[in-house]
This record gives sequence, C-alpha cells and structure tokens, in this order.
Amino acid sequence: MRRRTHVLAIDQGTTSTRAIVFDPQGRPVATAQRELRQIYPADGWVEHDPEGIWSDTVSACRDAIARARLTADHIAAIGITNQRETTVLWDRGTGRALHYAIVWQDRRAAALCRELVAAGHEKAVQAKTGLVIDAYFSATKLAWLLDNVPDARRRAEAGELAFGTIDSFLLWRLTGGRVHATDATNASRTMLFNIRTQDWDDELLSLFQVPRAVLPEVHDNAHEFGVTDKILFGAAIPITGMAGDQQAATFGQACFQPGMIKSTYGTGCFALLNIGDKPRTSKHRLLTTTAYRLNGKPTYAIEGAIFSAGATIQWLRDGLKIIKTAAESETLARSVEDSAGVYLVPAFTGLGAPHWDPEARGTILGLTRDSTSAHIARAALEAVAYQTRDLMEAMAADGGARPQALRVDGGMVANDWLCQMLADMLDTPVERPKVIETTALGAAYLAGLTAGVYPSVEGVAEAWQRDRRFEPAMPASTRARLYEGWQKAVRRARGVAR
Ligand SMILES: Nc1ncnc2c1ncn2[C@@H]1O[C@H](COP(=O)(O)OP(=O)(O)O)[C@@H](O)[C@H]1O
Ligand SMILES: O=P(O)(O)OC[C@H](O)CO
Repeated sequence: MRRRTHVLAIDQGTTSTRAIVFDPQGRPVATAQRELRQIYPADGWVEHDPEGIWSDTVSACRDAIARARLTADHIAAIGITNQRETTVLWDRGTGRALHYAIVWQDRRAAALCRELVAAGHEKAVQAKTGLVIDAYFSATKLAWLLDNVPDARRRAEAGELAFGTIDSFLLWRLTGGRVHATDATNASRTMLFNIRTQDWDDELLSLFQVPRAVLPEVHDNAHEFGVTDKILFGAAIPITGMAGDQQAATFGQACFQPGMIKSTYGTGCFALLNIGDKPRTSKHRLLTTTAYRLNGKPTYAIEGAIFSAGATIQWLRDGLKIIKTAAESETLARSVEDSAGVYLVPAFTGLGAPHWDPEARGTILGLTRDSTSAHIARAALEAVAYQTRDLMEAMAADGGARPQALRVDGGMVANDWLCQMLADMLDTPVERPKVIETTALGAAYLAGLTAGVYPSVEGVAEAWQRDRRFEPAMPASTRARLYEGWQKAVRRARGVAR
C-alpha cells in the first residue's frame, strides 16, 4: 500500500458539485466540477435530483483523483461539505429517494411556517434551535414530504425511511448504505436539533410531527464517519470530516476566535460571526448556529443568510441575457461611473435575514430612459454589498463589536470590483484569502485533522494566507446616500407576492 498523503474534499453546492484534492500542505492540486440541474416545479419551489447529485459526486471524485495523478490508495481521508437544509427522504432498503430533494431556497412550506408563528411557537423554537421559523430550514420541508408523498408517514414511523440533508445522503451512498449519520453543523440547520443540548429535541419532533426513526446520528465535525465502499474508487477511503458549507468555510477561513467573521459569496451569501462557546439569541432576526464541534465541544456563530448573491449574476446571464459569463458583470459595472439611481432587490425567492419575508419578490427601481444593462449589472453587484451591510447592521445592533476585517470567499469574490464595493459599503477592510475555495478547504482540514494529515487547529490558523486586502475608500456621505436608497428599495420589494 502506498502512503496516504492527500485529502479529498467533496463540496456539494447549490449549483454545482466539486471534488478537490488537497496536498499535505493544504494546497488544492486538482479539481473536478459538475453543474447541477435546477428544477423549478412552481413559483418559489426549487428541487434537485438526488440521483444526479450522487452520480456527479462519484464522477467528480474519480476525475479529481485522476487529475491529481493519484489513485484512491493515496487519499488518506474524505471530507464532505454541502448546501445545507436541502432535504432528502429515502428508502433504507433500496437507497432510493422518495421524491426530488427540496432545496433550501424552496418556499413551499411558507404557509405552514405562518401557522406555526401565529400559534406562538417562534420564541420557543428560536431558544432551542437558534433559528427563526422560516421555510428555509429542513423541518417543514420534511413535514411536507411526510404529508404529501403517498404512504411516507406510515413507512417513516415503521423505520423504513431515512431523512438526511445532502451530507447524510452522500455518506449513506458512499458507505454502501451502512452509515446513517450527520454532523452537528448540518443538524443545527434542520430546526429539529437543540443547539444547547446538541441533541435531537423531542418537543421539536412532536411540533413538526417528525418520527425519531427517520433521523441520522449526530457526530462532531472531525469524526470517523465510515469508509467508502471499495467498489467506488478502487480502494476504501475513510470519511473523517463533515460540515455544512458555511461552517466549513468558517473553519477554512480559520475564524477560530470570538469576533472573527467570514462571508461566503456563492449562490447565496452567508456571514458567520464566531461568538465562542456560549450560544446567544439574536434580537434582530439573525440566526444562532453551531459553527463547529470538536471533541464534543461546540463553538457557536451568529449567522446572517442572504438567499441571492451569485444567483442574481446567474439571472443576468440566463434570464436577462445581458452577460455571457459571470466575470463580465465586473466589466459592465466598471463601464459606468455609478448605477445612476438604479437599485435591484434580488428577492427572487423572498428575502432572508434580517427581513425574513417569503413574499418579497425581485424588484428593479429607478429606471430612466438613460438606464442601460451596465447600470443593472452594477446594481446587481451593489445589492450584494447592501445586503451584507444589512447583516452587519443587525450584528452591530445585537451588540457585536465592529469586526477588524471581513474575510470573504466563494465563487463571487474573484470579482475585485465587488470586493472593493463591500469594503466601501461596510466601511471595513475586506480580506480575500489565497484559497477562495475555502469551503472545500475547511472540509479537507476537518477530515485531515482526524486522519493525521494536518496536525492541529492552530496549524490551520497559521496556514491561512491573504491574497489581497481591500481598504474602504468611499466618502461617508456617498455611503450614507447609497444605503438610504437601498433601504427604500427594500421597502418596495416587500410583500409583493402576498
Ligand atoms: N467574477 C464573478 N463576478 C460575479 N459573480 C461571479 C463571478 N464568478 C462567479 N460568480 C458567481 O458565483 C457563483 C458561484 O460560486 P460558488 O461558490 O461556486 O457557488 P455555489 O457553491 O453556491 O454553487 C455563481 O452564482 C456565479 O454567478
Ligand atoms: O450552495 P451555497 O454555497 O450557496 O450554500 C447554500 C447554503 O448552505 C444554504 O444554507
């Protein structure tokens, strides 16, 4: 047997599935990627085909290992990271999903959430889970599946079905149906998990009418979850790390000290502020979540979740067709001096934190006969900065100290113009690391820590390297004027679908 030196990270995101091989120094050496088909069966509904996710995962892993000129014998460990909340219900016997996965962005459970809020459950649910009642989380998606897939509830109660977020589903498949487990970060996004006791909660299970028999076991993020079926990659590989993608990015960004904050810009945008080992409840509709759990000890974060960041750029490309590639958004934004009063509120699937309005819808305001596609593209990028500012304002109002810097990552931060706009709108330096695939890196670190490839959490912090720092340069009066216009635009976008 050859020496097992490398770590393979699987990053199953909303729009694509990536497999990245990292070397013993934590450097990415080979990547393979598959685009994921988005299924929109009705207004506000979003689904994924679990079989597509599975076949993409296997083929991307095989490609990445081959591109690194390695074989499975060289891979010491696999780390899994994933789009969170997205809900799969499958048959324990056949391993087949009973329905397409209901994606985190899907709003079909909005009415049920409204009923739960009206019945006065919001406070108790938030105290236990750190989450606000919203269709975003898994519990009401699972309730929908149990109520709408024929015979699902009876079969779930009889122990024939398994529920999982994408991590669990992939783990089940990778281990040949032997392991049904998840990790504390993914569990924290289901709305069935008590983040204080770090366990599934009977009161929540009864509120959402979820039978315990469908639930996976919950483990630390660095843990020996199982080994892959030999048949998949030619040799069995241990799976020793797992985390939701935003928490994996927090780990990959080495935000280990309270007060450190990262924001990831992929399909959505998610800012996580490390708050240490004591959970506290936000008074401004931010989420409290498990950032990571190591050796049974949870570290918590306050999270702000925005539903559309890169998704807006995809819409410029595929819907409006004003750009051919995402990178062209930067050229267009730079081609005009300002957005000339145009604001784009990308509430395609409602608004997340801190508004939580499932009935808000996308809105473009301030158009004149002089408006061009460049103004719209610029407004789309600016919206990402404004929304991040909304989150930072809520964090500050919650008593959080002003961060010294915001560490950014995700596909969108290749855009220098956006990074500068972020620094300007937040009046805070923005730091971009050398590895912007921080999500995959975090998963690789978690797996590599368990497998002994990476020595320690301190080592991870030391390995973090900055690519570029963007300093705020916008005059305060401009910042204030632009942000005021944004707040007005948000008010117009709210409740449109009501
Ligand atoms: N240069 C760019 N400027 C703006 N947006 C970009 C750029 N490059 C990629 N994106 C956007 O980033 C997103 C991809 O980021 P990624 O981290 O891969 O997302 P996810 O993990 O959610 O699938 C896409 O929505 C794409 O439109
Ligand atoms: O696929 P991403 O990277 O946009 O992340 C999705 C989030 O995990 C949803 O909560």
